[in-house]
Amino acid sequence: MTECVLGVDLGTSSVKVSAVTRSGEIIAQEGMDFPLRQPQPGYAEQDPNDWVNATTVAIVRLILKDKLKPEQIKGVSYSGQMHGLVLLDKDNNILRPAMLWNDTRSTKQREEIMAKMGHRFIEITHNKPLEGFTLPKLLWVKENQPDIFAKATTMLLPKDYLRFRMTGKLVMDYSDATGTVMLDVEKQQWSKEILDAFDIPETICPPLVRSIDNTGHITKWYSEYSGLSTDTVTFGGGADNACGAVGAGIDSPTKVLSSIGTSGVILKYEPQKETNYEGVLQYEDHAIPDAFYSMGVTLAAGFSLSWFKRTFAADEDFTEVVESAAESTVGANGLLFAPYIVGERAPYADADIRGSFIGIDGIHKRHDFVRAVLEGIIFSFRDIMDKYEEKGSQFDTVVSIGGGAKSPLWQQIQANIFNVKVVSLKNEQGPGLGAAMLAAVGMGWYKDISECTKVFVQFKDVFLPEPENVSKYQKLHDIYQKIYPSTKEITHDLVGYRREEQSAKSDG
Ligand SMILES: Nc1ncnc2c1ncn2[C@@H]1O[C@H](COP(=O)(O)OP(=O)(O)O)[C@@H](O)[C@H]1O
Ligand SMILES: O=C(CO)[C@@H](O)[C@H](O)COP(=O)(O)O
Repeated sequence: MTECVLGVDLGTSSVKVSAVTRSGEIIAQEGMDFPLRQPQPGYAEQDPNDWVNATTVAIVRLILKDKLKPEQIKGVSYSGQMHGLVLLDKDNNILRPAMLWNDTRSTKQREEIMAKMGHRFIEITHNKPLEGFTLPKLLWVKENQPDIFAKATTMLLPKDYLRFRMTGKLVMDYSDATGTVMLDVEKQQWSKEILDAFDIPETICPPLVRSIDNTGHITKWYSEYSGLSTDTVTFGGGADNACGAVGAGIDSPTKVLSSIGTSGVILKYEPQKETNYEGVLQYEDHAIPDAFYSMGVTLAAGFSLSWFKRTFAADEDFTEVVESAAESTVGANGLLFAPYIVGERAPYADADIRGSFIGIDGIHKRHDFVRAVLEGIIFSFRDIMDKYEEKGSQFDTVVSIGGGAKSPLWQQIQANIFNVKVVSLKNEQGPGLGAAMLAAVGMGWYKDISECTKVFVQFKDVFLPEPENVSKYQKLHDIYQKIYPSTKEITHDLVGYRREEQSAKSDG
């Protein structure tokens, strides 16, 4: 009987559970989608019970359909969508739907935090208090739903709620805790100064654990519910981008991670906690003990493509729609797309910017629009790369992960826009594999993550920059960069118009 661990990748569109052996082979994989609710402009919510149910369905399928034996599954660890606020009452019941990382309703609270703490906030957290992060969401609840805030005794992040339902333990790992912007990065503890400034009881913050720490056995109840054994041990796990970086072998500052999930991420390994990008880029604790990473986030990367597909090609095969972009040209026959369809985080922290197609011409066909979407997302990544290059970073390899890494065409577009070699992974499950690696190290199967990386992480395809297309994309990126300043005022006005319409409707 081959021993394995489960890597649970709790994303925004779905959960994927991978069973991985000691030698890093994925022997089975199951997953399930769950819905995202956007009841008002800027809102993005999910029901935490959906995460638990979908994960359980995936585990049950691993046991019944893929014939994994419960006693074969030695450990479980988690990769979780970051920043989402889950509030529990004194009996650990959920108090309201989770407010997700792409929920941007808390602009007022973000401004209040900066007005009260100014640069000191960035000194403590190495981040700005952007809408996507957990603290502004918590303050939104405090101001707008005071009854709920008064009842809240525990704040968790998505994967930590899932762990709670599997083990009964209320804990959070450091890599996800930095994403709350309530952690003092240099002291590595909850910041009393921030909590006191906003009258947040310290007791709401759960105990902190490392990503490879044991976080308890599966409870009897969850064992009966899922079929897992109570002998199975869980481990801390990490933020999905930290786990993605582990699963993609991002272990030196010259390799950069490009992740196209619902969000998009350009991520760099940082060996020192003292580095501070002044909040222009995010700075987070890594899932690798005592290491860090920085990143810039495009809020709607895969989400822009999924939106396009859902809206204009609902009944067609996803891969065929994506690959139809090959019928267009570099620069989509003169059509550009800016992926700001739910606002943006990096390099423009602007909750009210919205997306655009620019240059629509009577000659354009649908495949030009698909191509423009693929290219526009990577131009947004290029903007983040520019921020790193301004600071002197030089990259020799981009490792491509996430749902977007299914498309070779999109990876070639990345190589040409970044002008850097792009590699894909043999095991495409970056965050899920990273979570499994944390469990493998936690189990003691490997001395540390570096030893585990040598066995688990293998690259597959290589996409080299094509000089002629690189120079075309440089010209196009110069044009793309004019879109944000040129459309800011117009799209802000349109968001304002929608808000007025919505409030008139709810008043009437
Ligand atoms: N065949 C495909 N080719 C390219 N991109 C795809 C394909 N299928 C799905 N995607 C993209 O992958 C994204 C989901 O990636 P995933 O890493 O699973 O996200 P998450 O972890 O946020 O749930 C979707 O938003 C979609 O745009
Ligand atoms: O907000 C961030 C990172 O700061 C997002 O990257 C979330 O962590 C969601 O990730 P995906 O569902 O797109 O993987």
